[in-house]
Amino acid sequence: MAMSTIQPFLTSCSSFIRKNRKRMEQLQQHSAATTTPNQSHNQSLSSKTNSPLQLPGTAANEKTGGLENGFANDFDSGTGSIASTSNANSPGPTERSSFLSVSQMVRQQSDTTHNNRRLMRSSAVCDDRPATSCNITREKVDLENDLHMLSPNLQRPTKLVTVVDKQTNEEYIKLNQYRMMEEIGQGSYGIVKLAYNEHDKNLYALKVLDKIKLVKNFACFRPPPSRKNKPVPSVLKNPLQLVQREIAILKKLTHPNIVKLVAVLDDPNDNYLYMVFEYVERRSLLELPTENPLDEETAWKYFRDTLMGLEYLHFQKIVHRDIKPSNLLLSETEQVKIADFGVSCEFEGIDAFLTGTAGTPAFMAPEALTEDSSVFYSGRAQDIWSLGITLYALVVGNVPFRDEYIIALHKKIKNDPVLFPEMPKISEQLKSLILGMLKKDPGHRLMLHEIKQNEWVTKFGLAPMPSEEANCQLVTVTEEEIENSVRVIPRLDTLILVKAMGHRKRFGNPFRNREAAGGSVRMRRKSSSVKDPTYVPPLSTASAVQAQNSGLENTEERLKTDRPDAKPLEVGIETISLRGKNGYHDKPLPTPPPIPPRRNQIASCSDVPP
Ligand SMILES: Nc1ncnc2c1ncn2[C@@H]1O[C@H](COP(=O)(O)OP(=O)(O)OP(=O)(O)O)[C@@H](O)[C@H]1O
Repeated sequence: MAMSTIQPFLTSCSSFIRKNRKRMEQLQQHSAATTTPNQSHNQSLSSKTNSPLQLPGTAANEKTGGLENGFANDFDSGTGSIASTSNANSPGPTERSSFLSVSQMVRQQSDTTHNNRRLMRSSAVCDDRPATSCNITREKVDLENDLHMLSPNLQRPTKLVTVVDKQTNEEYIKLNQYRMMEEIGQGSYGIVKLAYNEHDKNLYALKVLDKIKLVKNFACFRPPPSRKNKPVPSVLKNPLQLVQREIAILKKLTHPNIVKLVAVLDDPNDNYLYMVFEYVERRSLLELPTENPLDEETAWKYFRDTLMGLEYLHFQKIVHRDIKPSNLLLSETEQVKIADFGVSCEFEGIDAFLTGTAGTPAFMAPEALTEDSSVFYSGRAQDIWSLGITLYALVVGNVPFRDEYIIALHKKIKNDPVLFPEMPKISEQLKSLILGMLKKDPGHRLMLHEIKQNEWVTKFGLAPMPSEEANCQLVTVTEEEIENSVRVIPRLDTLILVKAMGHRKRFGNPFRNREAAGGSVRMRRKSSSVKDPTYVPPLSTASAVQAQNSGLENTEERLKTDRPDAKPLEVGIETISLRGKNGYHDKPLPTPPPIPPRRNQIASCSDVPP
């Protein structure tokens, strides 16, 4: 596709987004949005008849990654095997707590025998004093600001679209409103393309998955049939099912530090499935290994973002299982977004009880390195371990345990201590934090809320992390709410006019200069007009005179000649008309009732005047 066509799109899109973010924040200050993150999402399904559709040049790659463990030192690409499960046991009244309180699970998995110590520690960490209300308020404001950084498109529930209309021309392929652009990445199951959404004029990352190849690959590599009485674990799903699980998980998530799944285009008559993600401009945080790791200050910022995203995930009862730098994407505003939920699991109760291995070998926790399906380990603790390896890798430029052979790597992860190189120099506080997250025994490993209070993370209390409440009780806005709150605003002069009317508490045009206009323009209140299709924004005096002279009688004609682009304004307002042959009535206008604020009132970006 010609870059000359795309370039203007890219430029205009990014400047548009930048401009409107600020405006959105201002608009949203007037809106109160209060729904809970766990609410069920609306699904918009279209029901047209489908037509078969092939997508040349977008075939998913044929890698089977994710089905087998891969090379031991392939620490930054591809995921491990997926013979694993999350269990939905042990709900309890003190659910907020930790994986430590799951003493039964920890006991099974622990390679030490200090159970008593663990239990004591467990109760100690339960004494987690709540943040002061003042703190919470400030954190909430910060976080809401963060959330408002998201375009409303990213706050909507994921759209499921079952009809994909493909159009091809010389320059591009279009899937519904998405114009496919260049390839931006390749994963185990498919390619990722940049896509331009003609409706909202934003860029998205479109993951293209070949459904047939996914199933075929699975057929080639699936394990041999069960022998004797040993059943094949029912949790071993084919990649298509895994993608479906990923979609189900992603649909629930709306957080500034989690990459948003905006839509899924899944036409039953189409070989391809398309996942439309928020486009994260700067891609991965860091490619490993690298000679240029991050300085501590940058790592600090990125780590805190990741921590917020992970806390939100765990709060939503999801374990990621593949936290690593290449799954942390960096936005243009330097915000980290957790991506790739291919091996994630949902759980019920306080933690995910996992068996088997999943994720990337070099980032796997020691307790996860067993194929024994009778041994469960904590999903949350595994995520903390991976986060610890990630933090180490960010500041050192490589992972702490490396080996060409997977068995040897496993051995190192289980037995070797974490060592820091001489260079780059790492502060003692950071080393201590990393070591706390990389405790071999999950029972002794730092927990998420402890990490949030760590001195390196909080800069000795100077930069406290937001509370779980502030981070996780985020506002989500339903499709319906956004649709209902969209105002079509034709122009800035209209806004000014309406505002001025509000100030004067009169519907008369405050800018009308009777003398100059020769008294020719009058406002006429239209009873109970909410959506007046004939409304035309006021003309300047000169244009009004001109219009009058041209003999135009009604707004419709004016609309055609003066403002062909004018659209209805969704405000109760009188129409403006010109004096006709019979003149006008100069009645006093009643005071307009105040317009009550609407909950979650947010205009879509594209409707905000530039
Ligand atoms: N939302 C996004 N915005 C920008 N780039 C993205 C986005 N999602 C993915 N990419 C790019 O596409 C690449 C492939 O992503 P994908 O999630 O398919 O696979 P992966 O995570 O790299 O691999 P695997 O699925 O094997 O773990 C990423 O490495 C990233 O560079």
